Amino acid sequence: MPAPTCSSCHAARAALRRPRSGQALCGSCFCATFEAEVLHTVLAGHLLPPGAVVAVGASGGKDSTVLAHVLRELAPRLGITLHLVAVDEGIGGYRDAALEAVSSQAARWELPLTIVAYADLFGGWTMDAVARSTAGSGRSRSCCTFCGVLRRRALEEGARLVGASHIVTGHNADDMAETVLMNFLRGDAGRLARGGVLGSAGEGCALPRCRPLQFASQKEVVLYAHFRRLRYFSEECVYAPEAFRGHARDLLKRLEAARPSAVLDLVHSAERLALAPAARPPPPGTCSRCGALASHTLCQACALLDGLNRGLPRLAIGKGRRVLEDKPPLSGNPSSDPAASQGPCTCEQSRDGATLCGDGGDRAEATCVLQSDLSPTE
Ligand SMILES: Nc1ncnc2c1ncn2[C@@H]1O[C@H](COP(=O)(O)OP(=O)(O)OP(=O)(O)O)[C@@H](O)[C@H]1O
Repeated sequence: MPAPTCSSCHAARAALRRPRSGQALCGSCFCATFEAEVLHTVLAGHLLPPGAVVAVGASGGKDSTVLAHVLRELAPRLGITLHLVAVDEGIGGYRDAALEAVSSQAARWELPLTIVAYADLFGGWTMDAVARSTAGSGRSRSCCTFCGVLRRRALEEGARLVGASHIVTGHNADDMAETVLMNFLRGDAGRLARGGVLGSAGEGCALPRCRPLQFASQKEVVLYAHFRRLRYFSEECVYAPEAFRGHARDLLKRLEAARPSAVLDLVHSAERLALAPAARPPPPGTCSRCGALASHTLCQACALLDGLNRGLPRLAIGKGRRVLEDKPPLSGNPSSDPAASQGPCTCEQSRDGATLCGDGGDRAEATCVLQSDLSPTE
């Protein structure tokens, strides 16, 4: 049976049915509709004002590739300028190849590109060093959580470096729905209360951030890349298979098979969730060490780095066994032996008002990270 005619231009043959509506469209009408929807998201949410200098978090993957391409198309209408910012997390055999993809995109689209590296920003720590440090501590599955926190900080630093006024990331509707599911599964009411918004207005000293693809499904992002013939890096990070997010993703796929609107329903339900004021996190302050936005005495990045530098990654993140000895901190060298030192929790973030969380037991550790500001990338 021949393909139906495009329901928009009524001239070309349809090349796809939109997953969200079933509408039959040709490739070029689909791309125009996709771009118009992103434009609407940006304008309706007042996300990027005219004159904004926008740092695009560029990973080389499909989402940020599509985001950069769409924003480049829309830039004249929005009156914004773009600057790609890529973060080199120091993941051997993975990020190097992705950065090559970003570099060639920047050259092809004539966009300025700045690369910032964890190793330079975080006292020599790369993700490979973090993974080595957490291996054997039972925390190796937390790599994505460490990386999410540090990447958020690195992106902020990179954006400041290039004089950006705003940061955008390529999180799509599926990413957002996974995050909502994860927050439900963890019972994280505080983050659910603010998880649905399109971005943050830039509380305190942080730059405003937003996710213009938040209502675009992953399938449509891939279709857009296909019809616009965009080249991107598509391998999965070597640490991703360990992440909790994978379980939320599997669950979401099954929900979507039963109910195609499940992804957008979750995104919208997060927007509409109105939680009791008591469940909302307190207004953020500033980190006592670096001055960044923080919900506690230390910001997440400083708390995590503190744990790593002391050879105690499990005290800064997730749940683990009790550590009772009190020994001095390590030198801060990523190559230090983590097993050689164990001490009290250094996160200084106890919810119950104590300066230190104490013995690093389950309650304290869960308080340190699970109730604070993890990025949706974890
Ligand atoms: N190394 C990086 N450098 C700069 N920005 C990044 C980096 N990694 C992720 N981001 C930003 O965070 C967004 C979400 O990243 P995530 O790791 O969840 O990957 P993703 O959903 O597969 O996105 P992508 O397809 O763009 O890699 C990306 O779209 C990008 O904007």
